This record gives sequence, structure tokens and C-alpha cells, in this order.
Amino acid sequence: MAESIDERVAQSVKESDEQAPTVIVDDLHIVYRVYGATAGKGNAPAAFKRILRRQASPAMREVHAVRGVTFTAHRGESIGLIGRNGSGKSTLLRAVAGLLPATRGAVFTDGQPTLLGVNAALMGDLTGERNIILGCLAMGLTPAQAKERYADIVEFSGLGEFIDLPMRTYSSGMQQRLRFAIAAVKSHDVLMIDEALATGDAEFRRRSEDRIRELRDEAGTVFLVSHSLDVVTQTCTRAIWLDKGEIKMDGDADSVVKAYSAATS
Ligand SMILES: Nc1ncnc2c1ncn2[C@@H]1O[C@H](COP(=O)(O)OP(=O)(O)OP(=O)(O)O)[C@@H](O)[C@H]1O
Repeated sequence: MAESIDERVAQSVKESDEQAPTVIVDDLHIVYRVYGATAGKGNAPAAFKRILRRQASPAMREVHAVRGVTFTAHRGESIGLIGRNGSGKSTLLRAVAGLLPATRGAVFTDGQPTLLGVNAALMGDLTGERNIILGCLAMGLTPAQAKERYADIVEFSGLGEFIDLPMRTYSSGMQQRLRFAIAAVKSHDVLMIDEALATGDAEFRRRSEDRIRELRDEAGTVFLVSHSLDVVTQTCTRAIWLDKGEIKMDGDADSVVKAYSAATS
């Protein structure tokens, strides 16, 4: 039977909503400027020569971490950022989250990107319990909403009886689990996750992967920085391979991970 006009309109609205861009990165460059005595030429022989010649180290050194990156992310995508250490993944994530200014180029976002960790808000001397409430408030939930979601967060984090101990007594893995559990309780337009899943055990990782899929289905966009290629292929629809601050490849997660593994093995 032929589709009614209403069905066709609904379908095309759905399709165009799924295609809607959430993040546009246009020829982005990020340059860190490192000031002070530790800013040297970077290699030992050069530093040694400077000492022999009694020259002062240069006052400022520039690190060009992201070099002309351009891409568009859409609603419903989860994008894995992969690449060697120092290739610029975290820098790119922080720039998209609005935490680093563009040296050149621009980042446009629809909605407020959230970078997981609510680190700034969480406090080591407070118990996990208190930190959950604090983290929820920092994400803009009301006290009533925070209370309502408290039990879900504790369950998701799997921290059990540790929840009423101060957060400074947690291992780094336990802290990451709590951060993920807090951030994942709310849907985000753009959620950015930096390696949070690497620290969990298999069970926590599986639950996190399921939750990422749900967040993506709730019409958001998820960015994930990970050194675990399995996590990227299992949770991401697309992957961007960064190399020395430039995009080496951008495409469906399986093909990019395959090409990256072949180049690095
Ligand atoms: N705060 C900073 N000040 C100066 N340089 C920095 C700073 N943070 C990162 N860098 C430099 O920027 C480059 C990219 O670093 P970035 O942390 O973005 O890479 P990454 O791909 O996330 O690395 P990793 O996989 O090791 O986490 C590196 O050369 C790094 O030394």
C-alpha cells in the first residue's frame, strides 16, 4: 500500500533531523604557548649546548597541537577519535567543548557540549554521595531531580558501600566510574568522553557502551577518545584518525580502525 503524505512528511522530517549537524569544525588550529624556564628547544643536546654557551632558554615555545582540522558531526552519530599519543585528540575535544580558544578557524555547536568529567565540580574530601548531588547540580539539574536520580547513579557506578567514603580514597578507576555515572544520567546534545571507559572492568564497560548507544539514540552526538580500538568499533558509528594534529582519515569506524591498525602494527 502506498504511503500517505503524512507518513512521507514524518519520514523526511525524521531523516532531516537525523542529518542535522551538531558540531561544525572549520579549519581549526590550536597552538599552545608554553612560557617560563621549562620552555626549551625540547631536546637534550640543544639544552646542553645552551648551558655551555650560557644562553637563556627561549622565553616562549609554541606547540601546534591541532593543524587545520575540518569536519561536521551530526545528530545520532558517535565518533571515536583515535591516533597515537600526542596526536591532538584531547586538545580537539577540549576545543569543541569550548575549553580552549581557537588560534585560527572556528568551532560551531548546536547545544552545549559537555566534556565528561564533571572534575571541576567534584571534591576529594567529600563522600561519593555528596559528590553525586554536587555533580548533578553542576550539570544544571534541580535538587529534586538530583535526589530522584541518586539511586540510579549509585547503581550504575557500582561503588556499593564505598559511596559514603571520601572520594580521595577511591582508585582512579572508581573515580572515573563515578564521573561517568553522573554525566550519563542526563541526556546531552553533545557528550564528549575522554578515555573514561578504559578504567572500568568488563561489566562496567559493557554497561557504559550500552548507555553511550542510548545517549546517541536520544538524538545526541557522542565523541569518544580511546586507545582501545575494540571500544571504538563496538560503540562508534564513525571514527576520525588524527596524526600530528591533522586528520589522516575520517569514515565509518570499522574502516578507519582497520587502516589505523594496519599502519601502526
Ligand atoms: N597544556 C598544554 N600545554 C602545552 N602543550 C600541550 C598541552 N596539552 C597538550 N600539549 C601538547 O599538544 C600535543 C597534543 O596533545 P594531546 O593531549 O591533545 O594529544 P592526545 O592525542 O590526546 O594524546 P594522548 O593519546 O597521549 O592522550 C602534544 O604535543 C602535547 O605535548
